[in-house]
Formats: sequence, structure tokens, C-alpha cells
Amino acid sequence: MPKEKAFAVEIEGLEKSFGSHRILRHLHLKIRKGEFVAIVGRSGCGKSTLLRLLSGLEAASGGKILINGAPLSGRNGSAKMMFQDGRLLPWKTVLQNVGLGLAGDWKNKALEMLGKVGLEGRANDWPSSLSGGQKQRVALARALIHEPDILLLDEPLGALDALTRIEMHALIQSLWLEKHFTAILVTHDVEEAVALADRVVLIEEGEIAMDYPVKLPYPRKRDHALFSATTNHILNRILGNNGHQLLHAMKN
Ligand SMILES: Nc1ncnc2c1ncn2[C@@H]1O[C@H](COP(=O)(O)OP(=O)(O)OP(=O)(O)O)[C@@H](O)[C@H]1O
Repeated sequence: MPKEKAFAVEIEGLEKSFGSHRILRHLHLKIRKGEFVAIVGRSGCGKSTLLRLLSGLEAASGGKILINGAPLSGRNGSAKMMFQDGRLLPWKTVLQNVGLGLAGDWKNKALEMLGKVGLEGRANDWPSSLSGGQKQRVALARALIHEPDILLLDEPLGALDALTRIEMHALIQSLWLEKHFTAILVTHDVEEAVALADRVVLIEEGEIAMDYPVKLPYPRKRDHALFSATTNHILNRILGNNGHQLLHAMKN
């Protein structure tokens, strides 16, 4: 029998309010080491808030978060976060951005990481000369160079065009398959969630309303017979009772 993997993240009864506005209510979620979990839900349901709580940027109003079995207090040193805007420093070169915060032989490490995201030729360029997709490749390299246990992805591909997104899915997936970090992705795009995640988790009214295992092999292929059926199933669940009619209307 294979040994069950330990949990990277255990969230127990998590609560978060802003003033009298309760965003997360008694939320429970466990994520195993190396899992890829996508978090979906309607705008404003608290997806980004949950990621900020996991990164330690925000403090909970109640409940517990355990990271690798230990209670989280303050900044989460096991996690790196990637945002929709790459947040590159414009006064540093691409290479310097990737090597930020590293000591010793940082240049060679940064060059190797840039190679993994396909941008070794742009090392000495300024971030302003890169396309949106290239900036996100640099942001991904900058996060992964620290070999974090956990990668928190807050809608990192939200501003990219559809084709670039698909290329980024392949890149993120191949790096995840190679490096075995735990990934937690917030996204509006259910297809993106199905393209990447082991599990798709829906937040509704401050709780986990659905935890759906995506049983498709890696590397994921969009033309797999079950790919669109899985996407539609999840979309229907998010949209509620009207979902089926809505999807049907959109397709006709
Ligand atoms: N610092 C804050 N102070 C007050 N309210 C906040 C703060 N941060 C978030 N909120 C509120 O909490 C709710 C959840 O916000 P959050 O950004 O987590 O939602 P989301 O699900 O990520 O939304 P979207 O999908 O639109 O990005 C929103 O109503 C938001 O206005």
C-alpha cells in the first residue's frame, strides 16, 4: 500500500470578516503535498482573501491554518505568491528580477530558471520590453527559483490572451510535474482549472460548496473526451439551476 501523502495545507473553521461583512465562514479545506487545487467561485466570494490568508499577508478572524502541520503565524515562509500583474521591478533587468533576494551564485541560478521558462535570451532586457505573457513567465521564474513548497497563484493569467494562456498552462503544468510543489490557483476560468488542477474547489457563501476531483490524466489535453464534460459539469454547478439553459443558449 502506498503511504498517504501528508498535508501541505490544513484549513479548519477559517473565518474572515471585514468590519461586519463576513467573507469566509467556517471554511474547511485540506490539501496534500504536491496537489494542484484550483479555487473558483463568483466574483467577491473570497477567493483572493483566502490566498492572502494562506500567504500570511492577512490575518484570520477565526479558525486555524496549518502549513506542513504547523500553525501559521505571520508570513508564510513556505509559500510564494504570483499575481495577475507580474509585479516586476522596472528598474531591474529580467535576470535581476528573477535573482531578487538570492545570494551567492545567483546569476547562474537565475539564468537556468530563465531557461526553464524559455526566456534565456532576454536576461539583460528591461521588463518594459516584454509582452504580458513574457512578464508572467519572469514572475513564475522569480517565484519558483526559491523552490517554494507552496505556490499561490492569484489569477496570474487573467490579463493574457487565450492563446498565451494555453501556452502558460502547459508551462505551469510541466514545471509542477517536474518540481512537485503544491499549487493553489485562484481563477475565474473553469477551463483553466480543469486544464491544471487535481481538484476544483468552489467557494459559495464563505464555505466550500463543492470539491470536485478532476480525473483526467496529465499532461492534460483539451481534446480528451472528458475535458469539456468536466468543464461543463463544474460550470453548471457554479451557475446553479439556470446553468444548463445558459450554457445551451451560449452554444446556439
Ligand atoms: N481589505 C479589505 N477591506 C474590506 N473589504 C475587503 C478587503 N479585501 C476584500 N474585501 C471584500 O471581501 C470580499 C471578497 O473579496 P475577494 O477579493 O477575496 O473576492 P474574490 O472572490 O477574489 O473576487 P474576484 O473574483 O472578483 O477577484 C469582497 O466583497 C471585497 O470587497
